[in-house]
Amino acid sequence: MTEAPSAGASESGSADRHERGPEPGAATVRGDVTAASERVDRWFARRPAVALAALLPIGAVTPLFPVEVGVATFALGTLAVGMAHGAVDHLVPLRGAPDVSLPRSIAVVSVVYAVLGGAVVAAFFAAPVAAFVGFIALTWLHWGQGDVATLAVAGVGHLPSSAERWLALVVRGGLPMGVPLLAHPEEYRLVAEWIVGLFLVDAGAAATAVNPLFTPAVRIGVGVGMAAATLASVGLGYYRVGNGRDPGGWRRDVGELAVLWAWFLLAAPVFAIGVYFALWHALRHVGRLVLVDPEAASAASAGDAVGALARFGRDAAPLTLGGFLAVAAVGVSVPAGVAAPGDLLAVSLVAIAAMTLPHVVVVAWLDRRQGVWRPGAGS
Ligand SMILES: CC1=C(/C=C/C(C)=C/C=C/C(C)=C/C=C/C=C(C)/C=C/C=C(C)/C=C/C2=C(C)CCCC2(C)C)C(C)(C)CCC1
Ligand SMILES: [Fe+2]
Repeated sequence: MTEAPSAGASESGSADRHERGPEPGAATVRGDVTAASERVDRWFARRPAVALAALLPIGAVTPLFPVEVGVATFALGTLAVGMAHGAVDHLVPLRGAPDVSLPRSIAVVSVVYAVLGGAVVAAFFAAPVAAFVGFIALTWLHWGQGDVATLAVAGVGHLPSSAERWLALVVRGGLPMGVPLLAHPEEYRLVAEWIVGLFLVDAGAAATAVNPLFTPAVRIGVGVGMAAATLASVGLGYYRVGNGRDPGGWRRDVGELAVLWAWFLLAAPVFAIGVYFALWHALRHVGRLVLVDPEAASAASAGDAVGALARFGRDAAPLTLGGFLAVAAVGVSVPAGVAAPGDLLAVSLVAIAAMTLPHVVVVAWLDRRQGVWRPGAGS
């Protein structure tokens, strides 16, 4: 098996064991699975979280820099790991289920990408402000979904019901999407105008169109909602610990929440989200993909991080390029054209939005196979 037992194992192991997980219940690999899960959690989640905490002083001065510093950081993070984290989606059904062949896995995921990705781009042409809001909501969901999966795979004990996991999702996804709106509305607004301005070419049209999103009522509502949801999630976890659940997972959750709150309150939004996307969300997902790939997982269980990453990189390389071609395709099709670094960020975000919807579907399928949202299936 290649999944953490705590997240609920997916069945695997019929035909090609080099491409799929080995047979379930194979006692000889159980220790390796635990070793792989622990190492992957350390390399791809816990150490990067410590690194983000160490970067806080740098994040705190970024509001003094021009937004282009953030744009360059976002581009670098997307190039280094952000794009690659979705570029193995076509192998996820193959590795997550026993009865899916390689051609079927690729065909199904490609169709999902074409249909849903195309629909997202069409939505930006038809109703750019609504599509932008939809993208923020989708990212909220997806980044929350990613963090809950990491906690579930790590086997934390303080989120034993699906309701508590959903609350954790709201909090984790809301930190990158909601807190910058509260703390740095001007830069948030700038990015919104850049994105909407790709589709509304009249001067001033984008600024007017996004106005309703930045009223004090919306910002205060998001801020109060996020604070309340965080307190509720932390409080419920504390209650669970009081009732005998493992305190280690709760302490980790609280520590990560504190780092993320501080990061998004202090750092300039584009920089903050660029670093978070690469160092936090994408790396955690890469770790998860390592665990469902038997070769990468066995490298991980042997302590070979480079080997595990090399295997992932080999799988991800071709469609990482495909992802950048999707960015280029959006770039040539937008009415306003691409003239400045801000336009480049906006085009990348629209292309990323188009890839995010199908990516969420693939990840939700993996969540289901691994029992991430099933009460009691986890810890
Ligand atoms: C498989 C496949 C493929 C590939 C894929 C890929 C490559 C994917 C990727 C994916 C991805 C790569 C995803 C991502 C995600 C991300 C996200 C989700 C993000 C978001 C962000 C945001 C939303 C932000 C915003 C902002 C800023 C930046 C600042 C401030 C303000 C705001 C908040 C607005 C292809 C198509 C070739 C083909 C078919 C199959
Ligand atoms: Fe993702």
